[in-house]
Amino acid sequence: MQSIICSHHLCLAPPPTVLCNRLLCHRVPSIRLTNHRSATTSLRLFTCAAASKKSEIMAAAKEDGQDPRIPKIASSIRVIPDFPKPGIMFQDITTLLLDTEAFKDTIDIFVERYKGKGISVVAGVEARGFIFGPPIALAIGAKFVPMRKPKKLPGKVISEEYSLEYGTDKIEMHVGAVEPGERAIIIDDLIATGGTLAAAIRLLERVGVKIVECACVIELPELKGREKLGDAPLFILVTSDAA
Ligand SMILES: O=P(O)(O)OC[C@H]1O[C@H](OP(=O)(O)OP(=O)(O)O)[C@H](O)[C@@H]1O
Ligand SMILES: Nc1ncnc2[nH]cnc12
Repeated sequence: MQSIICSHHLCLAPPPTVLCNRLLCHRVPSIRLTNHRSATTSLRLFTCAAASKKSEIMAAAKEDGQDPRIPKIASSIRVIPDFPKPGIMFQDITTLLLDTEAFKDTIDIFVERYKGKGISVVAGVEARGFIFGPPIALAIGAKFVPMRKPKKLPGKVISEEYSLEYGTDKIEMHVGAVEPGERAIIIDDLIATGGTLAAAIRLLERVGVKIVECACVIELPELKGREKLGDAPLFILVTSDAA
């Protein structure tokens, strides 16, 4: 097991095969309000082993022109091999949530990006989009619209099916939650195959909502999920090669 640099992690009782996430941290590109997919930003390799103290992480990030908050966010995400089934390297954001600074920085980066951009809808995908979406919605003055797993919403719904890295599923949204012409961002913790975000895009576009951007904390680029998003831009904080 590699050493885990974030002191908050010391409170955890990690399983024997917890890995330190090896992440490619993105520079934060400026928001594009046009309906074009954003190009992949330049990447910088950040290894947990190389930065044993927070000050070193910040210094390395500044030198490279990267948002200095991102390496800390990256290192707060735990990778669990073979969960929920063999072969899946599970990106566990619960350790990010335990790290108050990393969690706040994550929300702040999204808020800085979307505040004042005329966004009235933050759509969050169940379940982990429900963690990151609401604080962003409150901070930018938008409503939060939950996109739920089937048979959870009590009112009339519209639904979209999609396939996952490990299985198939469906998401639903209440009819009347959004109005045609509204401008939305879609928030989730992670994009893998892109099936979930693509279904969320289809749901919102069916009712005439403009997708300004999809935003995730983590991308698994090997799974090429962003190719499923059509013209909707994708903004991510960290890229993991542990797909
Ligand atoms: O890009 P994709 O291949 O569609 O995968 C990404 C989705 O998978 C995970 O959720 P999951 O479906 O496991 O549901 P959960 O959050 O309820 O555990 C993750 O939180 C994303 O929503
Ligand atoms: N590797 C992964 N880690 C966490 N959530 C996921 N959803 C789909 N693939 C995932």
